[in-house]
Amino acid sequence: MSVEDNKRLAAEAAVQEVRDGMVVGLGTGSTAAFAIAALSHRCAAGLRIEAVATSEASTAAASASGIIVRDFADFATLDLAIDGADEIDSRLWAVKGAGGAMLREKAVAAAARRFIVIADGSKLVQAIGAAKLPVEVLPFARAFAVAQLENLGAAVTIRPSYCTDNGNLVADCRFNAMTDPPALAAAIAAIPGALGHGLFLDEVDAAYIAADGVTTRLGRPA
Ligand SMILES: O=C[C@H](O)[C@H](O)[C@H](O)COP(=O)(O)O
Repeated sequence: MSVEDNKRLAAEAAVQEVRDGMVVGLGTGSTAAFAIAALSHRCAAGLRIEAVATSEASTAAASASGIIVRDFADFATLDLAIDGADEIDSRLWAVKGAGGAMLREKAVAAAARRFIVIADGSKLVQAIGAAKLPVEVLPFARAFAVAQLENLGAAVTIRPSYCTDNGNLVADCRFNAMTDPPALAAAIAAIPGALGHGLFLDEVDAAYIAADGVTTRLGRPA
């Protein structure tokens, strides 16, 4: 089984949780794309849902595949959201944002009554922290925000020639050791000009992880 097969299996398992009448948050990235495809097949077979998407790319993919996509700005809550991750551990702490969508993704995850991460087995780690941690930065405050992130111990690279869907920069942060993710999340959130980051510590309710063709669910059942 290839990595892509495992991404697809994890996505298909998560999409089984979607029920008629739900409003569903759609993630961003290659694994979320499999969820959009699986959802599209279910919609073609008669499932009636509405979706909101976490990026312009996912909006376009979902709309093109026949899923009704609404504006998240009109929804205070969602029934379910499904998204990929760059790292996830058994505490259901995740790092997201390699695709730069973490700000919208976190708003959608937080609004969802149930947020599911889908991933191939390579994303399951003993403890999060090895992956780069993306931070969305207001261009106006670029140098200040970078300096503040460096003060927190990060080696920071502004993602070259990149602009988020919100018109902002991404500062990719590498930490030698991420010893206290909740403290780090709070410290980054307190930086003026840092608009969002890829640490998801409170949002994930469950994860479907597929490795060698076998899908395992971590976290609480639907
Ligand atoms: O900004 C991107 C998102 O957080 C993605 O969900 C994450 O990077 C995982 O992407 P992929 O499924 O392509 O590995």
